[in-house]
Amino acid sequence: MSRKKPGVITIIPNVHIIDIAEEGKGVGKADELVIFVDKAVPGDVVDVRLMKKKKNFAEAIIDTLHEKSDLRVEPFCPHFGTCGGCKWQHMSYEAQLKFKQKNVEAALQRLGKIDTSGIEPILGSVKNRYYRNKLEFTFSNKRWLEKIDMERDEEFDMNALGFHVPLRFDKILDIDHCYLQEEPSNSIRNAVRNYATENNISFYDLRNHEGALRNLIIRTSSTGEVMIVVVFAYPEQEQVDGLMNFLKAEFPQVNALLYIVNQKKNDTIFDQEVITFAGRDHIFEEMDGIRFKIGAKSFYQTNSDQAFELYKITRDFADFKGDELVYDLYTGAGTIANFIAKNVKQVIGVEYVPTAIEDAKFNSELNGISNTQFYAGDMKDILTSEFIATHGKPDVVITDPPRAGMHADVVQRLLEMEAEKIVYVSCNAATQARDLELLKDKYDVARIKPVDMFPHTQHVENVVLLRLKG
Ligand SMILES: C[S@@+](CC[C@H](N)C(=O)[O-])C[C@H]1O[C@@H](n2cnc3c(N)ncnc32)[C@H](O)[C@@H]1O
Repeated sequence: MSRKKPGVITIIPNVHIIDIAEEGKGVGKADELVIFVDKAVPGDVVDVRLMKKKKNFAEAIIDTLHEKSDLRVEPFCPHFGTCGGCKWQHMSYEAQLKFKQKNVEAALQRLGKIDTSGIEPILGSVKNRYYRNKLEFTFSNKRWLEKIDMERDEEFDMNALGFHVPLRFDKILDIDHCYLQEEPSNSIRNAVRNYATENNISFYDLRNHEGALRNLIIRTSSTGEVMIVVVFAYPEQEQVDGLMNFLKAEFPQVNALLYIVNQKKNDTIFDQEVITFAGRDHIFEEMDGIRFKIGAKSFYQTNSDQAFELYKITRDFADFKGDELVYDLYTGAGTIANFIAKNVKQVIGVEYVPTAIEDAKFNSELNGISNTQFYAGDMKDILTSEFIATHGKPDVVITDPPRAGMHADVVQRLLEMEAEKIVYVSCNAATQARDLELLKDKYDVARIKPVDMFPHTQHVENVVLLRLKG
């Protein structure tokens, strides 16, 4: 079946791609071997080059594309194939939505033994380009060279400001135009790169931890506000002031011009001081007439328009009457809690990150919302029987955990609490299915609706309504 090219390469010819896996790769078969093929689309017929082979499955890349699937479209971004983002842009958006829905159904059926016959159609994203409100770019003095760079007969700059190349922590793909965030995002990034190059400010070396410029974070809000955060590796004040003054003059519309000096080896800014160079230390988002303060470290759903749709579905699934006590678990900056506050008697939000809880409280105050309470801590430690005795048994629980899903103790507490309804919002249908299976003794799945927050990626959000059995 396979022919081995001298030395190293194993090619399997004429593989028919029949499906797409949850991780986003095309799926084909050669005899009993299941092959996950990068960038292959159902309907393609390909020769594949094996990259890794286990007993029952293999991972491969396309060697030759013989027949193109009808679902293929021309990728719109020149960085497609190298950049780690937007990996599905070679498939029509309709096809992406179809496979996302199918993957949700497959996970719920396989891992949760859930009847998905009543699943509601996936909601596509309002925007499928320029839909993100936040991007983080990395500086590097080790630019990843694309084929086009190598073919150019000229010297090129090895500095890059862009995104990590998949599986390469030290190599950065220089980005000229990113289709994920609206202007002035591209203009700011390119202006920062040019200024730094012209003024000899060094780009970070991710291996040796040397160089001045580490990261650039740009936030844009639905209200038109803009935040720039430049992360430096050491406080060379003349360079810092030079770049920040340049940005202030070049982009006078920026509402929050901030910087951080991060001298640690790791990139996280959560333990670092944020310095306001000009303007405010935050911008505002707005949803359904509610304003949210967004600081440099705040969590906010990255697709603002689609977050609004997701929250409306959550509210619709809960079908509030007005007198409910609601627990909003994994509340982040209290966005869902504040969003639904006017529809219920009281909301209690619980979240791990203390600064997010501060934001949640601030946002309630900012909007004159007085029926919310927020608590910071690990869900499994906070959600105790004493907590429930103190705050009351909820009528509705909204839970929106991270990709890992809920801790088994939290699921157990939900079973003990016996809220009439649980609305489970998830960004990982596999862990959601696992949790739903654990809740099965007491809860029926009443509604299921996937929502696409991240076009051109394999990621998908899924909302499930559970009802307490009668
Ligand atoms: C998917 S986000 C949901 C955010 C929020 N519901 C929203 O829509 O903006 C998951 C949240 O769970 C929090 N989290 C993760 N592990 C946690 C834990 N063990 N206990 C409490 N919160 C946790 C994260 O900090 C994050 O804010």
